Amino acid sequence: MLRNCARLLLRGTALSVRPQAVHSVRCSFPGITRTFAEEQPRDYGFPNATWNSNMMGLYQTYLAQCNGGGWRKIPSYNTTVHHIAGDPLDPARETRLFTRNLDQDGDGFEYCMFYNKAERRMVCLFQPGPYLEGPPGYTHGGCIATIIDSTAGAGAVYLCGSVMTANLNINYKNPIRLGSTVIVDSKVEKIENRKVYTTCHIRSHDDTVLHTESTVLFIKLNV
Ligand SMILES: CCCCC/C=C\C/C=C\C/C=C\C/C=C\CCCC(=O)SCCNC(=O)CCNC(=O)[C@H](O)C(C)(C)COP(=O)(O)OP(=O)(O)OC[C@H]1O[C@@H](n2cnc3c(N)ncnc32)[C@H](O)[C@@H]1OP(=O)(O)O
Repeated sequence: MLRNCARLLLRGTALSVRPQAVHSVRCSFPGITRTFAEEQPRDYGFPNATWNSNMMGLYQTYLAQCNGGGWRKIPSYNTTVHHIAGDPLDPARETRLFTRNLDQDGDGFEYCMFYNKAERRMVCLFQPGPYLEGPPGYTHGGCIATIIDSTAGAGAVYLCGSVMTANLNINYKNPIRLGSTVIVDSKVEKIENRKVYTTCHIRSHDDTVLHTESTVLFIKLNV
């Protein structure tokens, strides 16, 4: 069971890989090697031309706090090729992280994450693109759940190692306009044995609107 979870978890994530990594990268899971298709994988957590001024402003603000301010920028890749011992999946087959699966910048999930270990917080600056539409002009609730899960999940992983999402509860308070910028702010509140309890809020770029409040439970994988 846990071995299967580990396989699921690793498909499409880039947990222990650094931007300068090339070719095969061993990870902490027995029998699993991950290999990048490209020698220099793109870190999607850097600004591109589709980022709006609010997104850029917040990015600069958090980046400035990375110099002695307790924050660090988290790298973000879109794909790895997996070599998993005994796995029937074609080892050469490309997989893509769900949140990085569109080719055109700006169409889907535009985001970058910053981590503060002392505060047990992972913050994601998120600009939903036009292909994430739910209600006309607004972001689909499933996409909102995805970015909450990804942000809180990354926070849990950076603090505790490998985890899987066991429970996700969201109160949707105000819709998120496509093309706007929001701040996804997650925090590990409590750890009890294998259970990692997190909270996550999404607020508008200027902090005036609360879009969602949520709790996410992760279970540590003993692999
Ligand atoms: C989250 C991953 C993040 C990865 C991040 C990677 C890199 C970071 C960098 C950048 C960020 C990039 C990407 C982020 C990517 C993805 C985020 C999305 C993550 C997902 O998309 S992930 C897929 C959806 N997720 C599943 O597909 C899980 C299906 N599920 C299972 O695989 C099992 O169910 C499992 C493993 C959860 C537990 O199974 P198990 O056998 O290991 O453990 P067991 O059942 O014994 O539970 C042990 C103790 O937890 C308690 N417990 C369990 N479940 C509970 C619940 N729901 N409510 C309350 N308590 C619960 C029990 O009551 C017991 O408690 P006690 O010990 O006190 O008795």
